[in-house]
Amino acid sequence: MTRSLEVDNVRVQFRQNTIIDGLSLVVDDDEFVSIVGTSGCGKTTLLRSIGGLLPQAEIGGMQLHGTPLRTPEPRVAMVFQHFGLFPWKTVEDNIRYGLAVQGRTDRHDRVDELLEVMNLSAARKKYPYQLSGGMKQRVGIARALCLEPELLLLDEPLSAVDAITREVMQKEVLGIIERETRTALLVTHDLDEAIIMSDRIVVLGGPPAHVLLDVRSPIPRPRDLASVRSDPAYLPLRAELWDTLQMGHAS
Ligand SMILES: Nc1ncnc2c1ncn2[C@@H]1O[C@H](COP(=O)(O)OP(=O)(O)OP(=O)(O)O)[C@@H](O)[C@H]1O
Repeated sequence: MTRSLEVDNVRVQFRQNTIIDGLSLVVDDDEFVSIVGTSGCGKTTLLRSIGGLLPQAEIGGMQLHGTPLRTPEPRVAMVFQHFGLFPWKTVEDNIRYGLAVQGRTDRHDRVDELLEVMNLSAARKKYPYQLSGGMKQRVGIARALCLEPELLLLDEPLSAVDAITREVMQKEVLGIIERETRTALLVTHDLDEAIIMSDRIVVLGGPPAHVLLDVRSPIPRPRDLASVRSDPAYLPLRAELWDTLQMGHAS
């Protein structure tokens, strides 16, 4: 396996508060890794620092495919919990936005391809206020994928949608990531989501954020809720994650 992301001894401090203190993590190419942990332990801060969004923080070594990662770069795309769509732009213009910023006007076919893949073609001229939560999320993910990033960072991207849409979206996101062979890092509060989506699950305790457990999923791809729940490895894995979370909460 080739190493994709290498986080080496990262430290993030806000004034006197140390949120991450010497955290290291390696993610391989095409690996989907979920990060779970109790509220406030520093998950989003970790994702933001990988995405280069914390210039004020003191950050240790971070590399993507062997090249240092310091500022926001097109190699890394982030999908936020609250979509981050521009309300004054149509669906297609929101997806095209990153390309326009980078002056990559040659890749308009990519927008059409993603509209198709994300089942958004009929909504391409609509504005965000005309879309459901699930559709907005698909636009957010399409916008991130449009840049063909080497690493996709997902910060609770499905937390704002209902349970049924969530299940459908989990499948969609996984399918897209598999097709596009992306390396992805997902922050989620939902253990089942972590188990369905991930090849590996990292449980953080903190703050300061530190790794309590780093476990490779024994459940092979393709995974969905039904196949995962009927797998004999599901309950022991879930129990291990839950127990570790409890331990992190108590510490
Ligand atoms: N820009 C900032 N300035 C000061 N403190 C911050 C900043 N960003 C995050 N923090 C603090 O860092 C700590 C970790 O926050 P973070 O959002 O990373 O946690 P989290 O694990 O993602 O939480 P949740 O699961 O609730 O989303 C919190 O105490 C938060 O208040």
